[in-house]
Amino acid sequence: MHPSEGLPSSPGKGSPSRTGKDSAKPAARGGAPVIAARGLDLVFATADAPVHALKDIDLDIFRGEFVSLIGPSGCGKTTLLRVVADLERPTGGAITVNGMSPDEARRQRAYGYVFQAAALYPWRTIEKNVALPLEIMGIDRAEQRRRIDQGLDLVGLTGFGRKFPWQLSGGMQQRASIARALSFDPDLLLMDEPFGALDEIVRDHLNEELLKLWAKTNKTIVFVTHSIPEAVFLSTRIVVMSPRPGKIHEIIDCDLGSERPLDIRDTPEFLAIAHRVREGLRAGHGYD
Ligand SMILES: Nc1ncnc2c1ncn2[C@@H]1O[C@H](COP(=O)(O)OP(=O)(O)OP(=O)(O)O)[C@@H](O)[C@H]1O
Repeated sequence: MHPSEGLPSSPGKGSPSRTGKDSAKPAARGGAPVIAARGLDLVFATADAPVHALKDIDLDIFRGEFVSLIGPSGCGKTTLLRVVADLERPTGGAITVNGMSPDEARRQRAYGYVFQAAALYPWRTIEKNVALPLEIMGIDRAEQRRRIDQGLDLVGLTGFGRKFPWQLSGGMQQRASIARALSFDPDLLLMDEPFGALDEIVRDHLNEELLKLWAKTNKTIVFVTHSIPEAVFLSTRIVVMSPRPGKIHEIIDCDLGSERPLDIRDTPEFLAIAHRVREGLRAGHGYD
């Protein structure tokens, strides 16, 4: 497990919960960016030809935003998230996370990371998995207990702490991995296609739950997805990427407010944004 997977920072650090519909609007952006990338480049040296995974990425993400990265396979979404998390080093440009280098941000446990697969340790119970980052941090038992209970409650897994991962459904396992990522209350949550492997009904449900969690905690979330409806449903902004080399094709504001019932997906506003994202993907892909 990446050392900072899971991590919350100090409790009560967040700003007030998002309540009004307008609070997710782009106008709410402000202050120093949580993530600031300038001219970011990453070329992987491989045995045959170098792979230009990221090219000239300029991106600011502000506190409390929910930003999705969408684009065709191989356009560099995961690589960008991994650069933020200090799992990859850029070969050019600059990036800061909470005003620090990704390396410092990792050491300060500035973010939690949720992987595509739940990546829970099968020999540990759910609560022991959630507690793992806290054990690494040397948090005392009583505080661990408090944070485990809080985390399981946040993701709707109260009562399942003593189960082992294999006793839970895929969706529940993924929720447990989110609880682990939240266990030390990071302001920033990096999520790499966390619901990609789940069936549509479970995915819808977890989308709703994630949105509620985001509204309740005012965290900044960066979310990788292949799904246009998922990106539009969840995000305040959608970063459309294009491949070879991976770059930002377009950034689309998703001004739907923070109260988003699932049936918002049938509204003209939602469909108009989804259409723009699809057009952006098509243009960036160079099919036309
Ligand atoms: N460690 C690596 N070494 C060499 N090439 C790599 C490495 N990691 C990623 N790549 C390449 O970099 C490019 C971007 O990969 P990345 O996984 O970031 O794309 P992605 O948009 O997340 O794709 P997907 O949607 O399929 O997950 C791809 O061409 C990939 O093959």
